[in-house]
Amino acid sequence: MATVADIKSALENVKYPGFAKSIIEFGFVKDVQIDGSACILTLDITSSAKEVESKLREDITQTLSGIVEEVIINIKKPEEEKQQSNSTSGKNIAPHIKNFVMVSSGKGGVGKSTTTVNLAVAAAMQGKRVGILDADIYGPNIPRMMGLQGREVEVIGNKAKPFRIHGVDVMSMGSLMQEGQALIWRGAMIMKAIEQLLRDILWENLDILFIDMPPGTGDAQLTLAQSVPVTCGVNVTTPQHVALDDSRRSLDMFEKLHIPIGGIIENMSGFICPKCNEESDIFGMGTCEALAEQYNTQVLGNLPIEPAIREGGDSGKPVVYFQPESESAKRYMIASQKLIEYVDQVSDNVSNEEIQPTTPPGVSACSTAGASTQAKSSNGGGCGCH
Ligand SMILES: Nc1ncnc2c1ncn2[C@@H]1O[C@H](COP(=O)(O)OP(=O)(O)OP(=O)(O)O)[C@@H](O)[C@H]1O
Repeated sequence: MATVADIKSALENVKYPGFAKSIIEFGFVKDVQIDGSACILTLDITSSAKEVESKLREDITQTLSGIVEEVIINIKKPEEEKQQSNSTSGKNIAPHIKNFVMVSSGKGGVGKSTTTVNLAVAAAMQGKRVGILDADIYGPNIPRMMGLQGREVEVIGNKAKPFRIHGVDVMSMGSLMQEGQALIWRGAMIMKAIEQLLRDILWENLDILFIDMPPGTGDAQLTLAQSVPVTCGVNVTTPQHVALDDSRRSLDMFEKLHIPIGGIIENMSGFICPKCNEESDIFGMGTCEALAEQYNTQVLGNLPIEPAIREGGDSGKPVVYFQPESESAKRYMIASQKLIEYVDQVSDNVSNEEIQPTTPPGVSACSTAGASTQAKSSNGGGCGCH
């Protein structure tokens, strides 16, 4: 008569579909019981795909056929990903996430990551199920700002589990790359990385995923917008007039990509003295109002330069969560409320259909491969960029 040890040893030969490791090595076999001539197995797997379940049932039954007369297999698996997003047209590689907010800036260093973190944590504090995706492949700062530095990513099957901290699910390119590792990102690599961050991370059914983009307007923004219907974009800028020119480029990009504009955050708008709490104007304040009007959007908030914001970023303790009584925390909270209201308004009508690539599969939108010489000479480029 077979023992539990015999069954487990036989199951060492059952590979998890698509992998070299067995279901025992993965730790998916949770319970083995012998009841007379029958064996009752309980498995807990990470895939909701029907094909994975049926392949496992087939392989296990075959493997144990010479050892026991009957095999009863109970398989626990995650619920199938439900379509949460309201978009019905275009492409969506993460349909279980209801809304996507793209946080962008025209140039680096204006406080885009700081804004992403505090808006996201504020939204979670208001009862939303929130995630942060740090897609700033050139300078992923979110792990430091959320206190995740040095933490190992947990891999389940072939997917990575987001960290859960300060009420938010977080995954960053920085946690997936080795510290100090520098990559030269080229177009195709960027596209793949962005897609994988959406597809191969075990995101829960979120209300809002905040995405911290690399500064500027480039391949990452286009890929994201083509991969999921972005509910709205948030532009972060400082109030100096020179910064506003960069900001315009970022707002133009939202328009070109048919992304509704959720609003502008005017960051480093004035300085709040930590000693006397008085607010003074340094770079100019309120210059974003005209810009917002021009793009038919709103200023979500004016965030002062406040040492507590920087300290919160450096120590992994976002100001909105750890110093809720501070002036900045209150302004982030209001900005987040305004953003949630906007998201709720536009959520039903978002589509990325109009920005899907028109080039044949395998030909990048800016590659002339596949275009005839004649087309190139008459058109400039074969892909429509002249
Ligand atoms: N309102 C503020 N008051 C004080 N410090 C701030 C404020 N906003 C941002 N900072 C600080 O400025 C620095 C740059 O901010 P952050 O990393 O958020 O900018 P970024 O636009 O995301 O930069 P990058 O382009 O490098 O990703 C950080 O040290 C941050 O703590």
